[in-house]
Amino acid sequence: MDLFESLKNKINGKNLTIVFPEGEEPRILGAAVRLLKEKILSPILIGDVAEITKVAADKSFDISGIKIVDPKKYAEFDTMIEKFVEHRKGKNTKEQAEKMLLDNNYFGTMLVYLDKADGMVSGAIHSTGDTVRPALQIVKTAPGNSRISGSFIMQKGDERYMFADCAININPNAQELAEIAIQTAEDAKLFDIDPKVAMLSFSTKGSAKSDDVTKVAEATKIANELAPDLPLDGELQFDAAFVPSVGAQKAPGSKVAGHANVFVFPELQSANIGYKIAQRFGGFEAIGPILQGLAKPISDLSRGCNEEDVYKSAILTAALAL
Ligand SMILES: CC(C)(COP(=O)(O)OP(=O)(O)OC[C@H]1O[C@@H](n2cnc3c(N)ncnc32)[C@H](O)[C@@H]1OP(=O)(O)O)[C@@H](O)C(=O)NCCC(=O)NCCS
Ligand SMILES: CC(=O)OP(=O)(O)O
Repeated sequence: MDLFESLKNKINGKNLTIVFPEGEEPRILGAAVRLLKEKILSPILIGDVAEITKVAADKSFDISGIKIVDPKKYAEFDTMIEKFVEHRKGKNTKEQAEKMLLDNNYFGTMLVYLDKADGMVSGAIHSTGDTVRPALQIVKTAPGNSRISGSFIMQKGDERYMFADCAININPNAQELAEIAIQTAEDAKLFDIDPKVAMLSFSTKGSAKSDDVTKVAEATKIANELAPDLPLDGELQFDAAFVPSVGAQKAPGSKVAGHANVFVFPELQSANIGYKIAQRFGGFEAIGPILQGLAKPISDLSRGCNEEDVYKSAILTAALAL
């Protein structure tokens, strides 16, 4: 079954709420209208009511039935400030909190933290840093995770893969890279992928020597110790990881080489560039970034997203809330 049909079946009838801090953005509005009309979930739009109404009218969107919350007029704003200051344990003053919570991403994240929404989708007009920083500061990591990372589902026809970390950790060390690999393998299972994890490099099994290669080899060792039953191998070049004949030639005997479906990049530059090349040259649909290791589901978007990407990200985020 199509991944999104299966995710919709999972969330159907659960009346989950997803908050969209970019309520005035047409791609967000269009997706929210569709999600409500198809009775998939209840969207909450954050923004100025008059502005959202105007954008909806311009685009002929029927927004009746969609809840809109304006932080400036939110009846429980003072309580939210108090809870934020208490939760931040001295890291932010009351004055700072008031200013921060007038930012739609902080406000939306607090709604999720306070269980007033099941999840959040943002990032169509905000950078990843501005979208995820509130989540890192407020929602924080789920038990058993020391880092938050960002993966993409890459799919085209019957092909479905995971790429990580394409969004958060700029230059993870070996321990962090091992954790990213294990998080991504766990998420892969949620999206009906039986994970075979390749730890990517420009070297395969010692074919090149450098500190960068050593980091990936060490991460492979750590991940294999942490998750001995997970098929995971490295360091592998992309061709050795993906093409069976090249995998057999460059990494004979590997359980993963030539058959990998979860690709862990050594650092953020190659990961972010790599997913965008697969998306824009390769014609793969890129769904994400999915934030992994967070205590509650909050999803970022690429600013290059379209309405369909927002719609799918919301469904996926709602499914992660279950
Ligand atoms: C994610 C990012 C914005 C965080 O940077 P930052 O805001 O400077 O982070 P800081 O070091 O100031 O930390 C802010 C908070 O987040 C937490 N944090 C930062 N990175 C984290 C991570 N990977 N996992 C968990 N928590 C993290 C810190 O512990 C800190 O919490 P505290 O305020 O309670 O002490 C930064 O790593 C970044 O810019 N990454 C790249 C984003 C990007 O451009 N991606 C490409 C497009 S998708
Ligand atoms: C994930 C990502 O690259 O986001 P953006 O395109 O908004 O920078």
